[in-house]
Formats: sequence, C-alpha cells, structure tokens
Amino acid sequence: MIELQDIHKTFKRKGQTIEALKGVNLRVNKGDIFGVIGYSGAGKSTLIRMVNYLERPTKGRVFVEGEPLDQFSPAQLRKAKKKIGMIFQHFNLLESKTVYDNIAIPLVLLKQDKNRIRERVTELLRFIGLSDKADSYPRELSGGQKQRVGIARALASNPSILLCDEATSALDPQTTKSILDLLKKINEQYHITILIITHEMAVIQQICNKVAVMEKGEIIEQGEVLEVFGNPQHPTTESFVRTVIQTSVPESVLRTLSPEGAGRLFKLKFVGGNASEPIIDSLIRKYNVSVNILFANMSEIQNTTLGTLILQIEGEDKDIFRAVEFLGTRGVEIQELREFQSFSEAGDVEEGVKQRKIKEVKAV
Ligand SMILES: Nc1ncnc2c1ncn2[C@@H]1O[C@H](COP(=O)(O)OP(=O)(O)OP(=O)(O)O)[C@@H](O)[C@H]1O
Repeated sequence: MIELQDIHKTFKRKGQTIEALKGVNLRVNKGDIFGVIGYSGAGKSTLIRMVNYLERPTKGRVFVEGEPLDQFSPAQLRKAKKKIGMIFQHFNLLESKTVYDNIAIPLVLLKQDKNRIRERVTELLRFIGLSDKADSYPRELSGGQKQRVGIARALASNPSILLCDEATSALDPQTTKSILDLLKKINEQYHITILIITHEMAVIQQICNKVAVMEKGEIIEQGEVLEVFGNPQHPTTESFVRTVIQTSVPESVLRTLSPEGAGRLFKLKFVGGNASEPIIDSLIRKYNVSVNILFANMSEIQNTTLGTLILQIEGEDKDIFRAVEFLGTRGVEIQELREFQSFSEAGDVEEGVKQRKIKEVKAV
C-alpha cells in the first residue's frame, strides 16, 4: 500500500549537508494504523512528506498502492495525490474562510459541481460532529474542533491514505484522545490506511497496530506494537516504552524494602491470556515458597494485556527453582534481578541502579 525503498534525503544549507534520511525501508499495509515515533530531528516529517511527494527522495523509491511515484508525469502525480489526505499539527486552515468553505477547498479545486460539494461537506460535518459550526470561522473554534475540520478537509476527496503529521501535539490529553478515537473510526469505517508521525508513545499505544522507531535518519526498530512494547530491543525504544509503561521498581517501593529482606527478586512479564490467570496463587499453593509482590503494572495495548510483576520469592533454593520453572511453563517471561551488570548490558541502567539500591538496602 505504501512502500519506501532505501530512501535517502539530503538537504544542503549554507554549504552544509544534512542527511535527514539514511536508507529508510518501510512498508505500510492496507488497513494499518502505522505510527512512526522519534525525538525531534529524527527525520519523521521528512519521511512522511516523501509519501505524498511534498519532498522528493535524493535516492530510493516510493510506491503508493504498488505504483512508483518517480515514474509519474505531473498529471499522474496530481491524480495519485488525490488518494492521499494529510492533517497537520497546526491545522493549516484558511482563517478567512468558514468551516464549510475550508472543508470544500479540495472539491472546489477538483471542479466538482456545487450540489455534490454541498452533499459531501454536509456529510463530513455530520461525521466530525460539527454540523452547527458550518458558518463559523477557524478563530471561533477550539483546537480540537479545528483539527476535526482539518480531518474533514483531508477526507473530502475520498482518499485511501491519511497522513498525520504530529496531529495531536498541540492538543490537551482529553482532546488528543477524542481526535485519536476519530482517526480510529475513520480507519474502521472507511477502511483508510493511516500513517502517523509523533513523539508521543501514548499516541502509538492508543491506536496504532504497527510502529517504527526513528533515530538520526534511520529506522532503528519496527514491528507490531504489542511486540515492540513487550520486548523493546533498542535503548531508545525502551525509553519511549517507559514513558507509557512502568517496568522498574518505583522509589517508594524501594524505600519500604526491609533491610534484612530474604529471598530472591524476579521480574515477570506477561502477555495476553496468561496475564489474567491466578499464577501467583498457584505458585504459593503448589510450591513451598512465600511470595511478596513488590510491584505490579498492567497496560492494555491492542486489546491485549501486558503485565509486569516484581516478586520477592522466599524459600529453599530447590523450591524457588521449581516455582520459577513452573512460571516458565505458563508462558511468563522471567528474569532474576540479581546482577547489576546484566541490566547495564541490556541498556536498562535505570533498572540496574535501582536493583543495586535493593542490594544496598539488603546489605545494611
Ligand atoms: N528543508 C530543509 N532544509 C534543510 N534541512 C532540513 C529541512 N527539513 C528538515 N531538515 C533537517 O533534517 C533533519 C530531520 O528533520 P525532520 O523535520 O524531518 O525531523 P523530525 O523528526 O520531524 O523533527 P521534529 O519533530 O522536530 O519536526 C533535521 O536535522 C532538520 O534540520
């Protein structure tokens, strides 16, 4: 549906060369809500602008619905661009035109007749819930309402792809949620493929099924959202995941750990069904161990539960071993929080530091 093959983009400014994209490969399938996340300057805006040829690659090819954009004549390119709508962080509405006229712009440019335009704009106003604002001007609307108008304008010519450039970054969390809900509805109801760029992991968590993480003009990790959230490979991905899912022991818990605390510490990760099973109960009943839950966190991603538990298990080593073995058979990913070094190697320095504090507390 959208395919970027080995895309490079170089800007030249004041004798300086800036490599904004360095060999990006990306495939967005029909029906995806695909999120691209990265810090400022990672190359996200440059990447999304490749898809509708607002920016052309220095090297590499862009395919939309299987067709290579570099092979198109200007007329074919204009036609192809009609399949692609775009919304922006600052809405880009014309201040001198009413809501109705803003939404009608793409249809006027396509020289559609007035009755058809009225029909389509009326339908879109109803869809975005702003039928009563048709004659208002953008300055009379809230940020969320302006973005709804931006969305209606992007949908006017019935695109099959919607590009969202930091579409919720200027909005408060509640308005962000309502706009993301609207995007999800557009994806489900109109079967429109959505490509979103953002610096907020919460946006990815709420609506995307796929995610790519960008850094310094490259994609450093990509995959199904559940997979990437559950098992991030790159430290940058890990730090994005941490902004929405807490997986390390909070300071307040560390402070309550008893200095003479015996037992061993384990971090458990659950995905999906096994998150709701009474595993801890089985552990205590089946094995001769006592279990202290130090920390628990459950998050919902793509209608699936992702859980993290930190347990202090006390008992004889052989019983703890059997208990841990049992957890493994239940599809729980388990890791002993013992060696500070192993966390540093995994890039989980913050976790490592906290674990070292646990050891220090124990050693008192
Ligand atoms: N038209 C341009 N001319 C020169 N340099 C550019 C141009 N557009 C982008 N860049 C540079 O390319 C790099 C990537 O910029 P880009 O805007 O794509 O990143 P981004 O991830 O979208 O960041 P932000 O979230 O801050 O917009 C930056 O170093 C930027 O300065």
